[in-house]
Amino acid sequence: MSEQNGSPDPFSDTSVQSPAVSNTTASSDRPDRTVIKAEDLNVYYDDEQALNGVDLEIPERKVTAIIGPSGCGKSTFLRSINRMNDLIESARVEGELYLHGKNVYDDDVDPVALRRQVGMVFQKPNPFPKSIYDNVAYGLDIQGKEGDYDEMVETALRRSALWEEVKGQLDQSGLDLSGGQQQRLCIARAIAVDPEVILMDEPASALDPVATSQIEDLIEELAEDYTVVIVTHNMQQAARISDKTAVFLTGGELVEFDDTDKIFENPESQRVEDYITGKFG
Ligand SMILES: Nc1ncnc2c1ncn2[C@@H]1O[C@H](COP(=O)(O)OP(=O)(O)OP(=O)(O)O)[C@@H](O)[C@H]1O
Repeated sequence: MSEQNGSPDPFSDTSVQSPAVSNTTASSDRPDRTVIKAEDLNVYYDDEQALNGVDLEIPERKVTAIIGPSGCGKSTFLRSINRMNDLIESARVEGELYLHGKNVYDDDVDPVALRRQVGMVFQKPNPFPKSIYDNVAYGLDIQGKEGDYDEMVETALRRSALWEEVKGQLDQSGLDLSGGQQQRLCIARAIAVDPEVILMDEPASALDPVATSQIEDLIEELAEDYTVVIVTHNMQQAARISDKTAVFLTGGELVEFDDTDKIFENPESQRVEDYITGKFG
């Protein structure tokens, strides 16, 4: 892992454009400004290599989809961003993963603080066995956040498109909600602590088509305020909701990264075309 002290800001190159746009600009119209940058990122589980020399720049306040066949390292990459791989004993990370030019693997980075800035939503909705209100307020409490909790809880539930459905039952258990509502509650919990990036690992794969469609609409809305990185097995979903798509293939290699339309309509790589058109994977 390289020392960042004294080295040039890796985001100061001319490809990074000014963020001087309003918050209400549609995510697809906004110029790219890099938030996350992986440089020669390698991840191993004991001797097995799960990511192989990944270089990738993820733009601010857009939806970036990570697609590829099973076992190609999608989840491993996602977990590298907020150091969830630290929790896996056999995992070892080499290379750099920058968040706003700061290597998150530097010794002075607190992984708990990092995970507040980079929240995560998992495949299976996992609300706490607490009330709807407490599920959202929990993170605020842990952080010792001051202010009007009722207002902050309402804001998070509104932003996760759940408020209208639950406003009369905030003291009921989060576990009594439907699967899709539980997932939106988990999204509300993640955004309550005001993250900058939201990582989503197949957030709709356990949901029915109606709940999936609601989550997809929500993800597109979230990109107005947050940088969203989503792992999905569902290529149609990636095509529908993402601005950028990264295609990982077997061996943990990032084969192509580009605008989603380009990846799905005219990819550079034959291997990506074969994958997209269902020839393998
Ligand atoms: N906790 C772990 N311990 C050991 N090996 C792991 C662990 N997690 C993942 N791996 C291995 O690393 C490789 C990449 O796994 P990863 O889960 O990142 O892939 P993926 O593309 O997300 O797969 P899927 O689409 O099936 O979820 C696989 O070979 C997997 O077996």
